[in-house]
Amino acid sequence: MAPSFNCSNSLYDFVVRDGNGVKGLIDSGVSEVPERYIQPLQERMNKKDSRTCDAPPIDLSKLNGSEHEKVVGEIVGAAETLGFFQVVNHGLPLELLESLKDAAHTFFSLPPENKAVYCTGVSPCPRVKYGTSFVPEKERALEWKDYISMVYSSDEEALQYWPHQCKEVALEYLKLSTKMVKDIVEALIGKLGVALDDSKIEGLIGMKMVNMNYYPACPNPELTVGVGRHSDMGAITVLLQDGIGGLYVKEEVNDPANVEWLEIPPIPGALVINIGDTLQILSNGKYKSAEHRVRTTSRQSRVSVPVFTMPIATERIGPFPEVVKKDGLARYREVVLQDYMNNFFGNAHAGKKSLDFARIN
Ligand SMILES: O=C(O)CCC(=O)C(=O)O
Ligand SMILES: [Fe+2]
Repeated sequence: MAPSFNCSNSLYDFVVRDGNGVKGLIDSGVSEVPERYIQPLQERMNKKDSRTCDAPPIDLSKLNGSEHEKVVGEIVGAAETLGFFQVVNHGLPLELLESLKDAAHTFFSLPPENKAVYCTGVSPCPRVKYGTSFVPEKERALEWKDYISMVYSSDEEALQYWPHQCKEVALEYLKLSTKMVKDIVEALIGKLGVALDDSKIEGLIGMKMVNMNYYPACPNPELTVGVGRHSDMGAITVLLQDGIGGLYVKEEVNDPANVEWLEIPPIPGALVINIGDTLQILSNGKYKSAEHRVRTTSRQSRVSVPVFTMPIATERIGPFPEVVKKDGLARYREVVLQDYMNNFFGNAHAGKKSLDFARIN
C-alpha cells in the first residue's frame, strides 16, 4: 500500500529530510508523480521538440600524434559553439566505465537507511554527501534525481569515507579523468594565446568532485525533469552516461524564438565533455558554458557519473588579461571561486543565470 503524502511537507520530509530520495518514493509504491515534482509547463520536456546531436566523437589518442593540431581545432571548435562534445580513445579502460555504472546501481539499490548516513549533517565526512534534487529547499518543483557527491581531498580520505560500494572505481575514474581534463584544458588555454605553465594549468582544476546520479524510472516523464536547465560551474565536466539517453544541450542561437535542444546520444565507450562557467569567464566568453538538462523516462532507471573540475575555493578567477586586451573589454569581473560557488549552490537551477554573478553589464 503506497503511503499517502497528504501534505507537501510530509512528502518533503520523507524524500529530502529522511533521506528516502526519489528511489524510496518509487519503492513505496507511488503510481503517479506527486504534485511537488510537477514542472511548470515551460520546463517540461518533449522528445519531439529536439533532435540528436550528430557531431562525431573526438579521438583523443590523436592529441599526441601528427594530427595534434587538427584535434586541438576540433576541441576548440566544439568549446566555442555547443560547449559539449564526446571523446573516444580517452585512455579510461572500458571495464572501469562499466564498473562505475554497476557501482552506481549497487549504491542506489541500498536500503534508504544505508544511504541516509551520508546526508548533510550526519555524513562522517563533510566532503561526502548523499541527497536528492539540487537545492530542494529553494525549488518550486523538485528534480527526479538522487545523487552521491564526493569531493576529492586525499586518497586516504577517499578510501576511508567514500561509500565502499563505489570508492575504488570512483577514485580511479577521478584520477584518470583528471589527466584527460588537463590535456583538454591545456589545448583550450593554448588557443587563447595565454601561456600558462603546468602548475597554473593544474591550479585551474585543483578541486575535483565525482558524483553519481540516479534517475529512477518515472511514471509521468512528461511532467518531470531529471535535472532542470543549468550550466555547470567548474572548468570542465567529464560525464559517463549509460545507454538510456536523456541528456539535452541548448544550442545558442541569435534568435531566441529558434532555440533548439540537442540530445547527446549515448555512444558505447565514449565520455561526454562539457565546458563550465569557469572556462567561460576565463576566456571572456569565447568558450561556451553549455546549458543542459536531463529528461526522465518511464522505462528504466538511468545512471550518470560526472567528474567536475574547478579551481580551489580561495582562487580568484576573471578573464585572462591577454584575452581582455584582444577583445577590448572584460565581460566578467574577477570573483573568488568560493563566492561564486555559494551563489551557485544557493539557488535552484535557472539556465545560465549563475553567470550573472560575474557578468559585467
Ligand atoms: O545525468 C546527466 O546526463 C547530466 C547530469 C548533470 O548535468 C549534472 O550532474 O550536472
Ligand atoms: Fe550538469
